[in-house]
Amino acid sequence: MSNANVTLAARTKLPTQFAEFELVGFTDATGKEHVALVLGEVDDGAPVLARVHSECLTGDALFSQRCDCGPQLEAAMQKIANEGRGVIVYLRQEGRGIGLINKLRAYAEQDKGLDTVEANEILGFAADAREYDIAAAMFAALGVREVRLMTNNPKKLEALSELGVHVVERVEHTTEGTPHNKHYLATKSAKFGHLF
Ligand SMILES: Nc1nc2c(ncn2[C@@H]2O[C@H](COP(=O)(O)OP(=O)(O)OP(=O)(O)O)[C@@H](O)[C@H]2O)c(=O)[nH]1
Ligand SMILES: [Zn+2]
Repeated sequence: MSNANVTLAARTKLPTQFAEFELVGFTDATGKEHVALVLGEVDDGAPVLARVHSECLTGDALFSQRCDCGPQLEAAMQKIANEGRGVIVYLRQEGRGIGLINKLRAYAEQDKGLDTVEANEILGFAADAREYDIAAAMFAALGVREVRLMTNNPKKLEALSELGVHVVERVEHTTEGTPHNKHYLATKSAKFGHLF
């Protein structure tokens, strides 16, 4: 079960091209700030279409084509808008948990020919240093009990289930590749077991 502590610190509107979400701000025990985008009634017990998205400044905000994060975030917002109900938990664990500058260092290693996993490892990091206890605590704070999770990552499904998030369905969440992220996506599938 999840034992992370989060504080629901602020709620406001987030009008977007997809829908007008409610943006809910959280702080965790270390002082890190996270947000959830919420649409519709999500605390009524019925399974909620959900995405657990880890921060990627380069992909989410700077239009990077090295990864699929930006298009995945957009697609999640669109799918939730289409249903009129859902939650995106946006976790501030940049670079699969190693931080922005270390991710840029890992990109520099990839520029020399390493893949995304080898690059992390040569810098002394785990291939994926993410934790999902904050996500589980945010779902609980929002009253979300069962989710239909938009992901291709089996480890994410497993981690959330172990933390007590009841995943009743995996919703496939692929995006169109670019010439720049082909190798990255192939590595995800080969080394992390992503279900494309
Ligand atoms: N260290 C490192 N992190 C990366 C790299 N490319 C993307 N990321 C980070 O990976 C995370 C992407 O996570 P998610 O969007 O949850 O994707 P995922 O775990 O592959 O799973 P799904 O998208 O749910 O299928 C973000 O934190 C990115 O910053 C990379 O080459 N190296
Ligand atoms: Zn990314």
